[in-house]
Amino acid sequence: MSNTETSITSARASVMIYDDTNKKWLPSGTSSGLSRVHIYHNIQNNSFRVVGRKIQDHEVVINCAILKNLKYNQATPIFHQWRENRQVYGLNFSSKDEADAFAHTMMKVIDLL
Ligand SMILES: CCOC(=O)[C@@H]1C[C@@H](CC)[C@@H]2C=C[C@H]3CCN(C(=O)[C@@H]4CC[C@H]5C=C[C@]6(CCCN6C(=O)[C@H](Cc6ccccc6Cl)NC(C)=O)C(=O)N54)[C@@H]3C(=O)N12
Repeated sequence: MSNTETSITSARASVMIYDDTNKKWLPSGTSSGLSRVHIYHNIQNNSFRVVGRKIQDHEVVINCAILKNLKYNQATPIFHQWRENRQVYGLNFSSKDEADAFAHTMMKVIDLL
C-alpha cells in the first residue's frame, strides 16, 4: 500500500471467490481464514479499492478497484458480494456490526464515484 492511500474503513471477514465451474465458494488465497479487509482511498487520483490481508500471514487475498457501476449485494446480514469482470467476490464478515459499517462506507464510495 503506497503512502498516498488511507484506510477509510476496515472489517474482519473471510474473503471468498466464486468458482463458477463447480458452483461453489472458495477461500480467496492459499487457505481459509479471517482477513482484515480495508477500503483504501488513494488521495492522489481520488480512487478507491478493497484490499484484504489474512490476519495470520498477511497474504493479500483481495485487491480490487471500486468502480462507479459496482453493484454491492448484501445477500445476508453478514455475507456481501459483488462482481468484478468475471470474478465474484464474497465477504463473510465476523459480525453484523462490521458488515453494516463496511457496507455503509462502500455504498457512500459508490455514490460519490
Ligand atoms: C448459508 C449456506 O451458504 C453457503 O453454503 C455458501 C457459502 C457461504 C460463504 C462461506 C455463502 C454465504 C451466503 C449465501 C447467500 C446466498 N449465497 C449464494 O451463493 C447464492 C445462492 C445461489 C447462488 C447463485 C449465484 C451467486 C454466486 C455467484 C453470484 N451469485 C449471485 O446470485 C449474484 C449475486 C449478486 C447480485 C447483485 C449484484 C452482484 C452479485 Cl454478485 N447474482 C448475479 C445476478 O450475479 C450467489 O450468490 N448465489 C451464499 C452461499 O450459498 N454461501
